[in-house]
Amino acid sequence: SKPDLYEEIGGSATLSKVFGLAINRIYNDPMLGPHFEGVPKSHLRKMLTEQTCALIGGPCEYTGKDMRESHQERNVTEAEFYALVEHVQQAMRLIGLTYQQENRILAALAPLKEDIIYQAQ
Ligand code: HEM
Repeated sequence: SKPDLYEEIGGSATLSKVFGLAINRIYNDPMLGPHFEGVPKSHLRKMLTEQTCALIGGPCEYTGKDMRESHQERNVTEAEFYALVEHVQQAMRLIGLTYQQENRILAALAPLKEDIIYQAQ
């Protein structure tokens, strides 16, 4: 049978490495960094790791807030969304995931977009 993506990439240990790297890039990005003022890196890293684990079929429970709830008053733009995704993609590449693994993970995150860039207006 088709190997499970979660197992194939090395599980949560690999995801935690990916997000550890991505978080630094995100917080240092002049467009994205200011949004995260006051948000502990360790918290966001853990939440992203759990969420991605759950989305790709891993044995994790996402314990964080709903995406619409946590982003709705922040006026996140589509450009910001793609900039963040780009940092995650670069981190996956640096960690050594294959192009195919990268794309499968990004495809799992893509449906979150509508809730993240949602703006009450
Ligand atoms: C693929 C794109 C994204 C994903 C998967 C994602 C995921 C998450 C997750 C899992 C949390 C944790 C929720 C919690 O604390 O319980 C979070 C929080 C947060 N996100 Fe995102 N996010 C994305 C894009 C963005 C973008 C583009 C911005 C702004 C530029 C942003 C700003 C924030 C902020 C400020 C928080 C902290 C919310 C709080 O502490 O209440 N996110 N995000």
